[in-house]
Amino acid sequence: MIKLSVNVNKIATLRNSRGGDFPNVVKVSSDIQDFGADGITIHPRPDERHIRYQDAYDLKKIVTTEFNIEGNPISKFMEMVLEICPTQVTLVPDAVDAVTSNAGWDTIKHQSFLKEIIAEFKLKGIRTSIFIDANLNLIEAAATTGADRIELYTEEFATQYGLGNKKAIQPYTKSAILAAELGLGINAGHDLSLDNIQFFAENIPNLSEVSIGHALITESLYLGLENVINMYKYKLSMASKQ
Ligand SMILES: CC(=O)[C@@H](O)[C@H](O)COP(=O)(O)O
Ligand SMILES: NCC(=O)COP(=O)(O)O
Repeated sequence: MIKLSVNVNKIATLRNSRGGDFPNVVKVSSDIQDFGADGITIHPRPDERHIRYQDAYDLKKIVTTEFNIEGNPISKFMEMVLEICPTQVTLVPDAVDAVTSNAGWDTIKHQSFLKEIIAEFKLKGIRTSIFIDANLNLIEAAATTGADRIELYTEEFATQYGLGNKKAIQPYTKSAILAAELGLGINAGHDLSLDNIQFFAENIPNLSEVSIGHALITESLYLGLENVINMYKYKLSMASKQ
């Protein structure tokens, strides 16, 4: 069974927008696990605009499923991950000012850097994954770094699939086949959603895990709206009766 790791960045975005602690990231993450998710993913960014480094420490205490921390391995990030020892670290080459992740690693150019830091995480028993485009040359190079897994960067697939171009899956399928041949596990993420997840999963052999945040939280809002509006209407109608 393919694992679903829920990215809770957007819960932290909502919390931070009011400066308080509502919604509480730890409580929501705990509930997400109770509702059946197989893991919690966070992607703290250097400006801590959503997930704060402290959230990572707080979450470590309650995550009973798989804890996946994503990010660019700058020294502050490295120190935090090595201290927390999550189940998995996913290395993402984000620019500091990136709105969201917008590229996978150039594993050819950064091969020796990746090798070095992956070795550090391995010493601590942390599973390592490299965020990567569906490109066979880059996947071959990824296999030489010692990484346990790759995370296929799925934005291009999601965009094309939304436009009706189902052939956009092909490079991902080929990448997954090669990755498995090279002994790499396969994760995937970015812009996966209720619309595209089944088709994606059906066409990616050996897929171990998907991490989903933006669409999943948005869909949860939509699917919950009717229910919550009716709950408010009920409360207001009760108050009017008094
Ligand atoms: C690596 C990846 O695709 C996700 O972590 C995504 O970038 C979420 O980050 P934001 O929530 O900051 O957009
Ligand atoms: N690794 C991808 C992730 O955690 C969530 O990406 P998105 O669903 O927010 O695009």
